Order: sequence, then C-alpha cells, then structure tokens
Amino acid sequence: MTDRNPYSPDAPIPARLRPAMEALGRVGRDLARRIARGPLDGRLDRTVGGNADGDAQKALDVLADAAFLAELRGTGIRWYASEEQDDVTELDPAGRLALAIDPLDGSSNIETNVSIGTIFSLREARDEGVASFLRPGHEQLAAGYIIYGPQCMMVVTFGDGVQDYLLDPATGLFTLVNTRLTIPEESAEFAINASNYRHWSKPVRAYIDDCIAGSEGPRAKNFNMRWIASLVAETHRILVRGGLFLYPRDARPGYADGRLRMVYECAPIALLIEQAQGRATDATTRILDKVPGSLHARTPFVFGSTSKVDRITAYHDLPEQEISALFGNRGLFRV
Ligand SMILES: O=P(O)(O)OC[C@H]1O[C@](O)(COP(=O)(O)O)[C@@H](O)[C@@H]1O
Ligand SMILES: [Mg+2]
Ligand SMILES: [Mg+2]
Repeated sequence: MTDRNPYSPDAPIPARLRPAMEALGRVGRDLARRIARGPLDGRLDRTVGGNADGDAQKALDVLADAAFLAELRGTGIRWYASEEQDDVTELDPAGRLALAIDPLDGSSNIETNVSIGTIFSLREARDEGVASFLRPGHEQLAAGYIIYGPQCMMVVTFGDGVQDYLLDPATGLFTLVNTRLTIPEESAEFAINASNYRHWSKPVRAYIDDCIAGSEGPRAKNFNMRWIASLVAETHRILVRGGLFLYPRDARPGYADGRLRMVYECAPIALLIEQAQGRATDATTRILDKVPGSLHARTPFVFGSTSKVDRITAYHDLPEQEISALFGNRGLFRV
C-alpha cells in the first residue's frame, strides 16, 4: 500500500498538479472504503443541515467536504470552493491553483447503495477567490470525477484526452486503465428525469416525444431510457456506452436554469465530455464558453454523443408550428 501516492507508477499526471491530484486520490480511496463499510442507511445518509442552495446536506456530504478540505492543504491550492459551503476558503496564500468540488454527488442515492461520486475541477488561482471561478470552463487545467460504485474509479482530463483509473482495494492504488477514452457515437439511450415532463419547454418535450414514439415516430427507431439521479454515474455510463443526458430548465419555481451547478458539476463534466470527443451544451450554447454569474449558479445541461446533442439544439431552432405538431407530423426529423 502506497500511502502518499495513490496512483500506479505509469500515471501521466502533470507535475504541477500532482500534489493536488494525489490528495484527491487519497481522500477518494478513503471515502470508497468508508462507503463500502457502511452502514449507509441512517448513518452516512442522515440529514444534518442545508447548503447554500437550500439542498439538504447528508452526513456523507459534510464528511466528504471536510476530508477533501483538510487533505488539500499544502498541495498548491489557494482557493477551495465547495458545493457544500457558501464561500470560497483560502487554503494556502502562496498556492497557484483554485479547486472547485462537489464532494459527494448523487446524495439522494446514498442509502440505496447506488453509485455516487465526487466531481472536481482545477484552475489557475486569481488574486480574488470567487473571481477565480467566475471564468469560462475552457480555462480549466484539469477536471474529473471519482465514482464510488461496484468498482471505484477515477476519470480525469488534463486537457489532452481522458484517462481512467481503477482502484484496487487490495493495494489501495488507482491503476491506469486507458489514456484516451472516447464516447461511442452510436447509442439508443437517453437519460432525463421524466417526472418533470409537464414542466419542460416545448422543444425538450418534442425531442423526448419523438424518442418515446420509437419506430412509429419521426425517428423510426426505438430508444431506451435511463435515470440514476447521480450525475457521476450517468456520465460514466455515457463515456462507456454513449447516449444523451439532459437536465433542462423547467417551469418549476427555482428551476429556471435547471438544477445542476456550473462551477462544481457542469463545467468539469463538460471538459471531460469534450475531451472524450462528445458535446456539452445548455441545449443551445457550449457549456465551456459560458461564464457563471455566481459561485453556485446553475445551468441547464445537455451532454453526450455529438450528433445527439446537436439534434437537441436543432429542436430549439424549429419553427413554432413544427415544434407544436404531433410527433407524427414533425416532418423535419422524419428519417
Ligand atoms: O432528483 P433529480 O431532480 O432527478 O436530480 C438528480 C440530479 O441531482 C444531483 O444528485 C445533484 O447533485 P448533488 O447530489 O451533488 O446535490 C445529480 O447528481 C443528479 O443528476
Ligand atoms: Mg452533484
Ligand atoms: Mg453534492
């Protein structure tokens, strides 16, 4: 067991980011053990408060946040921004990096033993904490996630392709598996929380109507739907198998910009997806070009195989009579 460096010797991690990446790996490894040991129900799953966004905070959210914050001290990080905290924390005034983190993604799944994760993003530190994060996502130096599932894996990009690592519980090492993951272009799967159907915009409804119409609709093809309610798990499936993810804006109070946060969730996942040859937008605009207005800002999020993401954008360009037509009459997309 290597205590300080949790990666196999062949891990191609840029030297400048290595101390921070090693700290992320160490905490990820500890969390994987902690989750595996349980018990999940009633302990790690217990509601202990609320975060800046008004979301319930579970014990595991708070425990993960505290563990990352403590371990990242002394690793070159000046600014630490967490989904679980209102403000940015200054870790090391001499540090040159800024780290944004969703310490525990998929909190609503904790007690059900479904995959959950951690999402992280590294940037250049600016003189001011918050300003370091209110920048376009294409400036990220690194982005990735750790998935706590049947296997614990880390998937990361340093701006030159996507690497994945598998944690070997026996040695405690994240072992390099691939250095250039790419998203399969062909897939018949889409992921969306369909219980919000009545709140969606017309283009999103039309797109999903056409998928559900299957071989009898304009797409003339059957589709399958998935919804895990864990962004990390959906991202992992799409990296492996292709497909489309949507968390659009909708008409519910508080959902004008969807649910997911730009700084902690969408920008890092978007960088990974683009580096894996996929596409990530807010339905019309590239996520990596958008500048969040505040630390906890949300954005609609659509990502996956390139042609599928482009098709959603095309539905937003349809004329009103076409988008309101019954799927059978939506001539533009008849194949
Ligand atoms: O419950 P909903 O509305 O389907 O939302 C599910 C989404 O919320 C999230 O759980 C939000 O992340 P957190 O668990 O970090 O708050 C995503 O992982 C997931 O995609
Ligand atoms: Mg999350
Ligand atoms: Mg979270």
